[in-house]
Amino acid sequence: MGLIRFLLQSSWQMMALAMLSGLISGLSSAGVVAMMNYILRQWGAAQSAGVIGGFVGLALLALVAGISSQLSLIRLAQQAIFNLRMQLGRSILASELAHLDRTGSAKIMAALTDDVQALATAVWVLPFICIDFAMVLGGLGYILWLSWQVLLFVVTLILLFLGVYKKILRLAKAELKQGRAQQDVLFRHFRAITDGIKELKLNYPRRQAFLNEDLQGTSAKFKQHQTAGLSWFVLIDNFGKFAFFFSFGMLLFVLPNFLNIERSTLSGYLLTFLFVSKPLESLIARLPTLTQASVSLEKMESLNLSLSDRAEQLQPPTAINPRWDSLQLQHVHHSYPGERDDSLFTLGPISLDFQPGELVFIVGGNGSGKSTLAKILTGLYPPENGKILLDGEVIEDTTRESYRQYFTAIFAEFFLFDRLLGLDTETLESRIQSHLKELKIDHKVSLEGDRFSTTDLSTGQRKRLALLTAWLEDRPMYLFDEWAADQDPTFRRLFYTEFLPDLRSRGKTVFVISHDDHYFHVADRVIKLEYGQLEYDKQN
Ligand SMILES: Nc1ncnc2c1ncn2[C@@H]1O[C@H](COP(=O)(O)OP(=O)(O)OP(=O)(O)O)[C@@H](O)[C@H]1O
Repeated sequence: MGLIRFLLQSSWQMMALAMLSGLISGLSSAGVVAMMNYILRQWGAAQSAGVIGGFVGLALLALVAGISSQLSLIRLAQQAIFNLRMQLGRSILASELAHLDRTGSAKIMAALTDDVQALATAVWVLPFICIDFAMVLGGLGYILWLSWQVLLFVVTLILLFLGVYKKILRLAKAELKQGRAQQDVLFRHFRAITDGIKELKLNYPRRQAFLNEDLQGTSAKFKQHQTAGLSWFVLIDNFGKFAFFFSFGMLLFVLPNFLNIERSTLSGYLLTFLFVSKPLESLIARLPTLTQASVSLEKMESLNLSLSDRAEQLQPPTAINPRWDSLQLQHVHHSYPGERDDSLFTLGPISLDFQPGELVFIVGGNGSGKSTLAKILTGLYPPENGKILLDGEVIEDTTRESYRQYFTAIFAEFFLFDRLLGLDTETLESRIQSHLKELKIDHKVSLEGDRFSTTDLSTGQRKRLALLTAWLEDRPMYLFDEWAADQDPTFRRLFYTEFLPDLRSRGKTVFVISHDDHYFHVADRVIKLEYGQLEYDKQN
């Protein structure tokens, strides 16, 4: 049902068209069987032009309606998957950063890859399921036309078996759900493999422990639940075959005792029953795919719900004011919930005022809260208490997107896009060339259209490329989180003594998180944090 709802959200009109043509196809297929039965019983009728025409017409109608239904469903299903990918992407980007940090990238990656794939597989088989379903309906319709008592008999049998199926299906789904829960953990391990490959290769005991405990443990649990779940489906499949033989037996041996049925009529029922048996069998065979998809859909819906619950109420940004006058943090505060009470970290309350053209260093020991303050300052974490004011205006949920446009930032854990997104590269081309030279990476990287020729660079070089992008963005405020940590001494000196003063001389406000106490003297002002509190705020 969830799958149908999922498709209906995409386009109910297309769904209605697919259902209608599927039904026509199923009914006309059943009509073909009815004609075959009629011809077998009234052999002379086979020569009549009307009967031949009817037979050919119904067969063609089944063909055309079947194709139309399947094509509509394929388009509908692919559109629904497209919508889902876009919606997930949007929900993730719209969700609060702190919430995403808590959710963890493994969970999000599992949804974006495995769950979307499970749904894509299910929506691919959906057209076939619909046709099968329509053929079963058509067959039952024909039985009704032959005799309502026989239909009642057949429907009672089907409901009886469905009751048993539902129970087994519930057991199978519970196992698949537990298997899916392991998938999130598996994704964490896969990240450890790709991101931690050097550490794993270098240290044999660590690698063995990772393989034998983490990866093997989770994979074994996943295997156990999948095997149990799929085994229930084997039972359903074989029970289905038994159900057919049972029903045939009932038709042959029991029904004639209650109803006065001629042999030729009975053969008609059997022919129809045989006709519906194939689509029913393939419906049963597709149950694992559908159940897997329904588990994935539930998982994605709960992720989506949690993402949209914590979605930011952002409005499209308005134009920024490059001549801003004052930026104030008033009693801002942020805390990370710890697993134990004593592991909770709290930043603030902190109050600070900034003016345009200031070069501000934020310093302090590891874990003192510098990066957390940077996320609050740039509007990535809304302060849990306190407020931020720009030119006297409090930054609210609705104005936070506009506020963020004042900043360009290179965080310690930064991501380098291989394309200059959102920039007009044609007008910037000569500036880009001279910056590449200035940053001494022109021999490694060039710009091809709006794309860098490569981003496979050393960490220091990648940071230089990120700096180039920041320069091009030309925002009023810059934030660098330990940018110089990976630079050689020459570039470190250039950064502190030339690049930063140059930005200040262009009226930019620059926040620099740094451990380089050799260069603290270049700052106008040094702010020191310790244990999440402001230790001092000194003018140089
Ligand atoms: N996503 C998170 N979830 C929970 N706790 C976090 C998270 N990020 C940071 N912390 C905790 O918050 C505290 C401050 O971290 P922060 O990264 O702000 O420090 P920092 O001063 O930038 O440190 P460093 O100099 O090592 O980069 C640390 O104790 C850290 O454990």
